[in-house]
Amino acid sequence: MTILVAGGAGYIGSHAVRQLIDRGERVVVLDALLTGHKASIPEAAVFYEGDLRDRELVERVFTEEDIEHVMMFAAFSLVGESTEKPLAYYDNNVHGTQVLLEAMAAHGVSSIVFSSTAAVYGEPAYTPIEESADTKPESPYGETKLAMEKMMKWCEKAYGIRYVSLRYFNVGGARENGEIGEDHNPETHLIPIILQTALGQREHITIFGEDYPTPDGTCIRDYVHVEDLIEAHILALDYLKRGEKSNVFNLGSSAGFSVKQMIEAARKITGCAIPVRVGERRSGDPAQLVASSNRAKDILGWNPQRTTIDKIIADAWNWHQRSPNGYQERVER
Ligand SMILES: NC(=O)c1ccc[n+]([C@@H]2O[C@H](COP(=O)([O-])OP(=O)(O)OC[C@H]3O[C@@H](n4cnc5c(N)ncnc54)[C@H](O)[C@@H]3O)[C@@H](O)[C@H]2O)c1
Ligand SMILES: O=c1ccn([C@@H]2O[C@H](COP(=O)(O)OP(=O)(O)O[C@H]3O[C@H](CO)[C@@H](O)[C@H](O)[C@H]3O)[C@@H](O)[C@H]2O)c(=O)[nH]1
Repeated sequence: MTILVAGGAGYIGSHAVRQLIDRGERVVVLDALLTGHKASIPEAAVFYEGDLRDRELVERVFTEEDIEHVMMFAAFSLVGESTEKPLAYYDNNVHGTQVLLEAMAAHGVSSIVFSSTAAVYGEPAYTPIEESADTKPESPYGETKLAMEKMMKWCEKAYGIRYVSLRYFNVGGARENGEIGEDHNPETHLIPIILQTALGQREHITIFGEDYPTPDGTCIRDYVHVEDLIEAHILALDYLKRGEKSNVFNLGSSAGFSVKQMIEAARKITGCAIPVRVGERRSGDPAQLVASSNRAKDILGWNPQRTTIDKIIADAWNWHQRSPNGYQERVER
């Protein structure tokens, strides 16, 4: 059995590739290296470098490889950037998913585990957010992810493609041995920016607003360890293999941490000062996003063991110390 991992050279996808290989699965990675890294892909995976929007290439992958299941990570995924380049987000995210689903339908591949996001909810009416909450995205990014979820819903009716859509909250951490981790350029995510500041690669971190209606005035997010997140993908794959029906699950910790709390935790773990400045709010940022992940626990049997702030930051710190310039200095496969 072969699993296609679309976007498997990216931060989260590369962790999926490793865990699937650890489990003895045959893995094919399709990635255009738009934001991912060839050096993150292990020898044991078959790698096709190319774009999901390239119909001929995607058709070739499905013809040459015995694909039975798909994990779909490939997307543009920055809330702020999406407000500046909405059409690029529609093109890559919606069109890319369309081409993938066309190939799945044509080749009779009938299950997909899909990366969705808390951004589909927009500013929540209540927390913790349950899957039944209203979906009112406040960014083009969230809109495209919701459109992708809806596309899968209609493809299930028309072509019998069952899906599990996993709505991640904020993903952090790295593989425990530090061989892979988060490396975006430019980096926009909170945890790597905090740790780059700890390493002295940045003079300070700017807190985007301290006038939010939260106890310390900074935004609250729900952080999940990337390795726990991938375990949920594997449980979702098993769920689909058992023939269960399509479903949507939140993946978070059910606990919220403010930006200031994250910086304080990182100071404790790294022993570094981590200078801070306070800046303006970043557009599109809800004050608070915290998940209820009870559905994933009850139905998938998800039991996240590494999802504490200390463990997430410690594993990310291990990666950043081992690879201060990310994959830049790595030998390519
Ligand atoms: N990082 C988070 O906190 C977070 C939270 C919620 C959801 N997500 C979702 O998880 C997924 C992975 O996120 P990530 O942080 O690993 O991002 P990433 O940018 O590190 O990885 C995305 C990968 O997909 C590839 N890709 C993008 N478009 C492609 C295309 N058209 N064809 C082929 N390859 C393409 C990129 O080259 C990259 O390797 C995304 O779909 C994102 O929306 C991430
Ligand atoms: O230099 C920085 C970077 C971030 N933040 C704040 O830190 C929080 C977390 O920001 P970031 O790490 O950029 O994540 P989000 O914007 O919350 O988005 C992530 O989490 C979402 C789900 O909650 C996903 O949909 C997105 O793909 C993923 O990038 C936010 O309040 C930011 O305003 C700062 O104050 N300073």
